[in-house]
Amino acid sequence: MKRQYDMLVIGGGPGGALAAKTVAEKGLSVCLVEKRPAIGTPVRCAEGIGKELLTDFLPPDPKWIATEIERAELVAPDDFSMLLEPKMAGSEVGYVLDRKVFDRELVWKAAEAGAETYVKARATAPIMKNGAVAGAVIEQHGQTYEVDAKVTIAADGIESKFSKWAGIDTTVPLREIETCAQYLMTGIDIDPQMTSFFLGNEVAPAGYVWIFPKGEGLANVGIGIGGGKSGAGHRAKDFLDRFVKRKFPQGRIIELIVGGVSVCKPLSCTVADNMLIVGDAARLSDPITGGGIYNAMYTGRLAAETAVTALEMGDTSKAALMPYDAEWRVSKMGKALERNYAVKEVFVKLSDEKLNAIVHSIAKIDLDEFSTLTLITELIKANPSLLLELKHLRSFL
Ligand SMILES: Cc1cc2nc3c(=O)[nH]c(=O)nc-3n(C[C@H](O)[C@H](O)[C@H](O)COP(=O)(O)OP(=O)(O)OC[C@H]3O[C@@H](n4cnc5c(N)ncnc54)[C@H](O)[C@@H]3O)c2cc1C
Repeated sequence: MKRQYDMLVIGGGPGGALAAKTVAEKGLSVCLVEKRPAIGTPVRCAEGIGKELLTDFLPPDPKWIATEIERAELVAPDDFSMLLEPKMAGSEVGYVLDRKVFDRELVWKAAEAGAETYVKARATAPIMKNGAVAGAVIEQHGQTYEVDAKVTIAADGIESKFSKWAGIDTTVPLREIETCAQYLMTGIDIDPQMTSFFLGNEVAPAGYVWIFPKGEGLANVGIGIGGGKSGAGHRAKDFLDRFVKRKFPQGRIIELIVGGVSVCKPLSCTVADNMLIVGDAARLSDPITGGGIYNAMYTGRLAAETAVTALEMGDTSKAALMPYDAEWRVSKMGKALERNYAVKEVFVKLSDEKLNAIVHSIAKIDLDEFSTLTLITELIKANPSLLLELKHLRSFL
């Protein structure tokens, strides 16, 4: 059986959902395939997002907002805690989502706009014609069928294989994959309106521990650590267990997730003939925070808009799709990714003494002035010796 569409979207995460919705709203035929049996589960996310980032896409809805966050705290290795109040915390003040509901809502909106959606439907290979992607082979319920599409969007997340099968190098260097573990914990003593970030090489080498509240006494407590030592005692879950034992000895664990986040540079090119790559599949998660929900939604929508224009012009070659690649790179998101990659490269090498100095010095900043730029300036002030390493950052300052 052969099916034909204007567009095929591989992956039903935020990137794929926004792509499918955007194309369907333009009246074109679109098919979204998701390999999991249910959209949004299992959740592999701490579920945090800045408020103003979301409003770009859909109005806030209590059914997918677990908690509204009003403040954040940054805890240094020496346990000194600095509070980021709303007016200084900028986009970090936001929501902790219920992604099981949120992801479903996004795909539902795509379906409502006219997209055909298939779950437990896995893309197993691209269909290649004259060296260009022309659709995919899909496996569903033990059956295999071909889907022909004029354009394909690879939105298959961190585990993305589709672009590689189509000939694009998507390898993430091992040292640039943060390994993550997260518990959903209940019965813990937390401020339900505050997110917390714990730094330190004993706590989370080349990463951080997060506490993202989801209600009274309920929170995602997770960790991401950089590629380095491995083996017993050094896995992300081992560090998390030590943190939880110290911080929440009475807490109950009701869910465990593990996953990876890429903290590398984005793919050098995110388009090919008849194909665009979005979100985590394009390695667009933030190298400092690991956040990628917004980036996936933004690039999913932008890729779809570019593809629609190309379809209308009757030319879906790599050259015709390049405006997508060019536009996200010069966007606020693209510039932040470039700057934050450079900062991350310095951050992962900092000793606990330097991390302490930085957190203490940031705490003294005039609250109204807080921004990523002031953070970087303080980082340099606290570590004059880093000035040389950071000299390539001057263009961002
Ligand atoms: C532990 C952890 C915590 C995180 N916390 C945050 C956070 O607090 N805030 C934030 O913004 N980001 C966070 N992230 C990152 C965030 O989850 C991702 O950036 C975001 O989900 C990317 O969206 P996406 O649509 O690109 O990919 P995904 O959401 O991963 O969706 C990709 C989909 O493609 C499907 N798929 C894969 N291969 C195929 C195939 N061959 N055929 C069909 N379907 C396929 C997958 O099943 C998946 O559903 C976190 C990540 C982790 C691991």
